[in-house]
Amino acid sequence: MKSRFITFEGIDGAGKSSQIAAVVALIESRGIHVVQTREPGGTPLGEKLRELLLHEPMHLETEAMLMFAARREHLAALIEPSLAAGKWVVSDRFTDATYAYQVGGRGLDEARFAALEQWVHPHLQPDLTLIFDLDPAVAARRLAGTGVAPDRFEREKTDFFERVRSAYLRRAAADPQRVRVIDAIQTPDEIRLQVEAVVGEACFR
Ligand SMILES: Nc1ncnc2c1ncn2[C@@H]1O[C@H](COP(=O)(O)OP(=O)(O)O)[C@@H](O)[C@H]1O
Ligand SMILES: Cc1cn([C@H]2C[C@H](O)[C@@H](COP(=O)(O)OP(=O)(O)O)O2)c(=O)[nH]c1=O
Repeated sequence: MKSRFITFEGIDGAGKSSQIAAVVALIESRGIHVVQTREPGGTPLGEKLRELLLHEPMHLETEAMLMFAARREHLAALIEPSLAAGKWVVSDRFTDATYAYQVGGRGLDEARFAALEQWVHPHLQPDLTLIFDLDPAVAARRLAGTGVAPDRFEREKTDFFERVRSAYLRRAAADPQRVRVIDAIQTPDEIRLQVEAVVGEACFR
């Protein structure tokens, strides 16, 4: 079976991390080798960049370029070799997050990102992207309930996450074949069923 690249997206607190393990288990139950990873991060250098991106104050364009720098390393060191070896790759975030957060949330110029995307991964797009869609007020309540100190992104206000959410929904509308929207207001079990149905239909049909 052809290797697949599956990405999970959504505003902070939408519940995607909680569902990734279930998808990895579903794929592995078919005897397929899965590499689970995340952005920013996924490599030793990428994890160092993640630490800076989540906690260090910086210019918004520095943030944007570090996201792509971490992604370049991630592609070269992990994503591309894994796919070439026939493994499936499941990533917690990829380039849709940059369009949602840096373009939608931060308001940077989209045209610049098309150029960076073309530079960093001209021939690769995820086969399937699941966007966890949730009202930012609900997501904020979920995050507050974790008791974990918020990072640079999680400290943003509701209107920032409204813009991120809208940008994600525009990505889904522009490419409905690749990008599927998961209604993340439901219970974890209901969401898992939705996610498994989408992955099953897109990847195992
Ligand atoms: N469907 C859900 N309903 C209620 N709470 C949820 C749901 N999914 C996740 N949570 C909780 O919300 C918090 C954020 O979930 P998480 O999966 O870490 O979100 P994300 O990775 O999208 O930021 C966690 O405390 C998690 O237990
Ligand atoms: C990949 C990526 C992430 N981000 C942000 C979104 C998240 O707030 C943060 C880290 O994502 P995430 O791994 O979802 O954090 P957590 O596990 O704590 O929920 O990085 C961007 O702004 N642009 C990007 O291109």
